Amino acid sequence: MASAAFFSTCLLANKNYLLLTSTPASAKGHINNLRVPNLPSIVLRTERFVRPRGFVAMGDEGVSKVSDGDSRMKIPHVLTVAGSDSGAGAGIQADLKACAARGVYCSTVITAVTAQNTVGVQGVSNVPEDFVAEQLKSVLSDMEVDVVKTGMLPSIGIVKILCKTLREFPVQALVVDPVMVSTSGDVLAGPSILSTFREVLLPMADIITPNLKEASALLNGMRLETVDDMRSAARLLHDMGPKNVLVKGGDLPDSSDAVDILYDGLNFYELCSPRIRTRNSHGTGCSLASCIAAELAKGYPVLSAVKVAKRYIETALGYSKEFGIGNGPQGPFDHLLRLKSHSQDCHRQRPFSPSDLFLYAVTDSRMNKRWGRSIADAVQAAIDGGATIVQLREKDAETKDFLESAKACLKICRSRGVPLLINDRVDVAIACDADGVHVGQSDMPARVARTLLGSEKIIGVSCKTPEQAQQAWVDGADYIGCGGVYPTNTKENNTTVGLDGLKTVCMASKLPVVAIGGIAMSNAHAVMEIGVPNLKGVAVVSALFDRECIQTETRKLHSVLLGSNVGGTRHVL
Ligand SMILES: Nc1ncnc2c1ncn2[C@@H]1O[C@H](COP(=O)(O)OP(=O)(O)O)[C@@H](O)[C@H]1O
Ligand SMILES: Cc1ncc(COP(=O)(O)O)c(N)n1
Ligand SMILES: [Mg+2]
Repeated sequence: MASAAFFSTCLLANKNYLLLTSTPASAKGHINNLRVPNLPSIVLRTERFVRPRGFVAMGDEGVSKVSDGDSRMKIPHVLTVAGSDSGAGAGIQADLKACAARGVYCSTVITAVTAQNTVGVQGVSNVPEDFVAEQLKSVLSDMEVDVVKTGMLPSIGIVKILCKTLREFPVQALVVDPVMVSTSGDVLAGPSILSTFREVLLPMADIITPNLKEASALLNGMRLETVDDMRSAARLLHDMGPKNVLVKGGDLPDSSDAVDILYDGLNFYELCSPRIRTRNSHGTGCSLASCIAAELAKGYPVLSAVKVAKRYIETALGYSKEFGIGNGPQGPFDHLLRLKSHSQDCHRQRPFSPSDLFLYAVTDSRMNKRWGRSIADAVQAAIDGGATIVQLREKDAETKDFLESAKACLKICRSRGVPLLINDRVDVAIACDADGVHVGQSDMPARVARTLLGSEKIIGVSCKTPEQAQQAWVDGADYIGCGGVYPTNTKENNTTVGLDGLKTVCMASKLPVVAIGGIAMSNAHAVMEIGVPNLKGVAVVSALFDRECIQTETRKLHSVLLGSNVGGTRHVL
């Protein structure tokens, strides 16, 4: 049976949460009764100590209880102690978005509220000091915070309260962004704060991230105009006690690169990235520090956290170059990296509609080879003939070639407002930002695909039985592909369900259904006449792509379908 000494040794050796979550139930009972009288002092003396999940009391009785929640999933957690920016480009709002983008939970202690936009800061109202203390206590006494990140700390009192609370509730790392002046030049923390920063806060920090103005202010107005100056500043700031110093060079004059200097007391690292030409750099400092905190919370060392954070800012600025919010000189950027693809599309992706399934064209690489055409040419012809959705089903293509073809097809589909789905290959769909995927019963489960693709992409599932159809709904699919309705050469060993099987599947589900398998001009009408409202169309391979003129065949099939009773109503385009 494990002893007190064993557990206290483990607690010190395992500066993470694994010890308890992997402890067998029998041993947990033992821990409940365990007394480790010297543990609290160990906790307080060990600077990098991570409070193990489940240890809810660290009073004089030592380890008093293991909470019931120790099997819950541990989520990396950053607490930001900063000011609110009403324009949401910097401050608390930037921190929340940066942490969300990096997949980390972020709680917030608000120190000040600013009236701020892309023009500048119009007003500042500090939160009363005792209320900052109350917020800190609320979060730190209840939630397992891994890393604290500070931004705007507008008064000496707030800095002191923060430092005192952090001694009471130690965390894994402290990231200090010594915010003093906004990018617009407005003062967020006056010079009177400098000595408290130097004497109290900086010595507790694992990393500080001053920009050029802030580094200069902390060093009594030292001139910082070159990368060499930044190195000297980093060394001098390191002497004030922080474990690492990152001097940010976003505002370095005449520099075509954005250069930051990291100094860990031993080595200098020059982190260089191309300077993005954009007005949308408001909030870069806050977001960089939050991203560093997020990576530290995940357990990465400082150097890799800083590298990831810098790459993140560079990518986000690149994505947001054209982002136009507000009329002032300093715009916000898009933390979630979602705008580039939208702004570059000629047609915005629209939500999925069941009527998209009306004439569903599924490509086949062997047929294209046989007829000597590229996938993109085949897709273009099908759309010209009236296909309403396209699926790329390239079973034998090399991934690299498939991705290139998918990108070419996506361009065509987007320009015509036709959704493009990828068969089976969720990775390819993500890589080319396709509109969705179609998965079979032995492919990646739809619910996993949904997690990977997010809520907006289209997911279709092949189903032959009512049970599979019900599962597709539960898994979050958007439509069902049901078949083979008729025998087909396109798919080996495929059992057919016939029109009866199709009807059974349709009736078992609320989802829209597209019929597939051996469907051609001759039988499409019969399929659509089975009279179930959620049968929305037919999916076709050979009848379009194994023919001399894809466009003509698609057009013919289109007119057959127009004459059918689709989804209980005559189809009107
Ligand atoms: N135009 C830009 N292109 C690429 N990176 C930039 C640009 N402007 C700032 N950065 C980077 O953003 C981060 C924040 O830097 P900086 O703007 O100097 O800080 P602050 O926002 O605190 O003034 C740094 O990593 C810096 O190199
Ligand atoms: C509330 C608040 N906190 C911090 C900043 C600094 O912004 P930047 O990251 O652009 O230096 C800001 N403008 N407002
Ligand atoms: Mg900046």
